[in-house]
Amino acid sequence: MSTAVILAGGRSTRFGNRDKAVADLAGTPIIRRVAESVDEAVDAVVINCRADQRAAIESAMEGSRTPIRYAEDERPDEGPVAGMLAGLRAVDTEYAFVVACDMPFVQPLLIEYLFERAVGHDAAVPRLDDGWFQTTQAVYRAAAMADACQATLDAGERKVTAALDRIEYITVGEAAIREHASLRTFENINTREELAEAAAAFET
Ligand SMILES: Nc1nc2c(ncn2[C@@H]2O[C@H](COP(=O)(O)OP(=O)(O)OP(=O)(O)O)[C@@H](O)[C@H]2O)c(=O)[nH]1
Ligand SMILES: [Mg+2]
Repeated sequence: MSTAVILAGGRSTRFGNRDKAVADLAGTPIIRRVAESVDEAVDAVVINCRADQRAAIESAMEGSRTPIRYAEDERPDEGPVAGMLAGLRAVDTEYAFVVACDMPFVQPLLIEYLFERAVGHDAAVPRLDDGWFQTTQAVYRAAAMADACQATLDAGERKVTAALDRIEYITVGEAAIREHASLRTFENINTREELAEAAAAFET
């Protein structure tokens, strides 16, 4: 059994202060696209958000076949590490796939592969040839990563990589990723322009 945690507690400042999680992407709210994609690979879906986002996200998910549990931030605006902490604490399976709400190209076959690779470790984290860790599209042992996130926040740190330093993880390289997904899986939407480009991809 496995879970997906969708992180949606950010302020979308580059998006013009409207919540990108619920923005329309070719007829469907972005977060709903993400939830319906990850649902193909997991047994349960948790959405992390602020309390004030909850009603709008629930309405974006209305009528979806994907059952959702919500994990609200204890305190808002503490960064993605705090979002992971809240989301992972709500997980009741050993492992969870964590994904940002603004990654509508996320691909279920890659998720399944990351779950396989994570077995026996605290996490399996994609790392592309550019050296970048894709921490918001990775599989974590939920309890271990939640503890690491708490320790990171307690130390006054905010980077997800600071939490990674506190667990035993493996990286999954670009070649292995390409066998299961196109690199577009990691594309995230920060601006209105990026939303328009993504919409063109979904409409064709
Ligand atoms: N819970 C929580 N999640 C966050 C926070 N900041 C960012 N995130 C989430 O982390 C992921 C990556 O963040 P960004 O791409 O920077 O999104 P964002 O912060 O909403 O957008 P910008 O304001 O433009 O940086 C997204 O899924 C966000 O929802 C936060 O303070 N709290
Ligand atoms: Mg941000």
